Amino acid sequence: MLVVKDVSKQYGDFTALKQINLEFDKGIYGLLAPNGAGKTTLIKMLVTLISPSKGELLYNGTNIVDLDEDYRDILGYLPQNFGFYKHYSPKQYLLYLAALKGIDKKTALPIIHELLEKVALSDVANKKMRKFSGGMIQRVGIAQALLNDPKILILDEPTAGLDPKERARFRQLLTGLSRDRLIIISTHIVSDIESIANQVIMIKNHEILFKDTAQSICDTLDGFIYETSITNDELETFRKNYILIGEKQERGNVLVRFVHKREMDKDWVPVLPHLEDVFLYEYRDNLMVEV
Ligand SMILES: Nc1ncnc2c1ncn2[C@@H]1O[C@H](COP(=O)(O)OP(=O)(O)OP(=O)(O)O)[C@@H](O)[C@H]1O
Repeated sequence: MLVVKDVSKQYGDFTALKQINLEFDKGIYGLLAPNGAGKTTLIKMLVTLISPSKGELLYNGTNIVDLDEDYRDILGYLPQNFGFYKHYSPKQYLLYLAALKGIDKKTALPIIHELLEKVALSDVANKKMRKFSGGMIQRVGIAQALLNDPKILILDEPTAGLDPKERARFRQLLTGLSRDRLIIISTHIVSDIESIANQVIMIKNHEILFKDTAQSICDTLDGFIYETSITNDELETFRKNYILIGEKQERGNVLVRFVHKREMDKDWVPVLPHLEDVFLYEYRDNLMVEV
């Protein structure tokens, strides 16, 4: 089990993360927060690229820094911007990385063959990556992270720049990979993890806001989300009085979706909360510009 114990991270005077406590077992954990919330900071500590200012990270009770090589042997990591050589084919690239990891060519070849099959890149195994789509490159990234058949797979924003179809494919791939390992995936896109994560971790104000199933997180807004149709003229006032989390033009009117925790109006329709609603509600101050 991987444990984050009372971890804080300072960059000079700036506190990026404060008193983080987390436990990871097998399955998919989605680390969900807007950009700048500290996801990469947490991930870099989990892969020992940076050290916590306070607290410790433990794997089966031992500090991961002390485990050193033993920890890296069970770790697969896909950084936010992973460096690949576009003049290499996936096969050449993976052979090169295998060599760096001390795996000889004879052992590496069947592993690479199997991995490329797993990430559906067998038919382009010998093609230069120059012309690959973002999704194909990310799948090469996953393949390189899986070279040592890691027990822990950590992916930092792996779907950035992917189109919805590639995202869906990526989710399928991760579900298949999660059977016997721990996968931690960071993202600011709710749909990346909503349906596949066993646990969702949300960070707010440098602390853990939620660590729970998507359903339980949704339940925090149960009974507080409504939809109603208003005129375009009413929209401005509505925006001022309620916390809007969605608006859609519909037959000349606006269908608004909003959070309200007091008495409801008879024209409003109560709706079931989605994880996206919680995300937009909790991060409404951070997202003003982005949404
Ligand atoms: N080396 C550093 N020195 C100073 N501040 C940093 C450093 N690295 C990150 N930060 C700050 O810490 C905060 C968290 O950054 P982090 O990269 O962990 O966020 P994130 O949630 O991963 O966002 P993104 O998806 O944009 O990477 C940000 O305000 C960032 O500016």
